[in-house]
Amino acid sequence: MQPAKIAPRDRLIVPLDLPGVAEAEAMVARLGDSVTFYKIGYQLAYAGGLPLVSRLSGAGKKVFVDLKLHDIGNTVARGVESVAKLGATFLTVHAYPQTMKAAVEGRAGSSLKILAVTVLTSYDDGDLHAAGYRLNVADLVEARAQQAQVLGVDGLVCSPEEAASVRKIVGHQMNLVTPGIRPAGADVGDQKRIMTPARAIAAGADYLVVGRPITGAADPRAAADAIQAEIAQALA
Ligand SMILES: O=c1ccn([C@@H]2O[C@H](COP(=O)(O)O)[C@@H](O)[C@H]2O)c(=O)[nH]1
Repeated sequence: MQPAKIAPRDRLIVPLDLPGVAEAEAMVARLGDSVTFYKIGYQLAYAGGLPLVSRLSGAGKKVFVDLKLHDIGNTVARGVESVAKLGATFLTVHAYPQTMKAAVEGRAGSSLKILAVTVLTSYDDGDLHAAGYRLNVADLVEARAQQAQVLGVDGLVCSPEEAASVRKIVGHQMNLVTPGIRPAGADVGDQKRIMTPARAIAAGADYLVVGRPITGAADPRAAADAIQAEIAQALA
């Protein structure tokens, strides 16, 4: 089954990784109608940013709450129930079976979609081995994608490097959301598994998360517009 078509403009998700609500609101104002989808993660959520979820969704934007939950099942399920009341579109949990099962239970009856984070895009094989894993990145991402699908998770966070192989496993039933996006020549920062926007779309990503190349740019709106144009061209 093919998924509902996503408009090119709605495929860009901009993380509001900023120190406070005032800075986040100023960034949203600067980006204007160029950006329709925002992400709220640790930095803003722990600085009083969660009320922005309902404010942004009330203003017609979509919001991805990137809290990467991981705890005992009951705590995850109850936490997801609370997030579901905020009006977010996506919420992340780590891709551990107990956690994913509990998150799917917690979002029942709501419109919230659960995304399972397979392997962080700042990790390479060496980082996984240092953390005690025997599998390499590609194999762990694939194993977790299969588990997530069986457990009824709505989508996956992976790097664009794995998008094509994950798409083969999960088909078009699950949303593939890819951070680790860098326009040609952009500073890579702490990301290790990266692609350009055009290549990520060609690899099968549904949504691209692009933060610092936009929010750290001298002209964030121009940076977002350039990425939107690259996405649209890759889909044409
Ligand atoms: O594997 C992951 C999961 C989440 N992220 C988040 O995406 C953005 C990326 O920001 P950039 O500035 O474009 O690097 C950030 O909020 C991360 O927390 C990720 O990078 N990788």
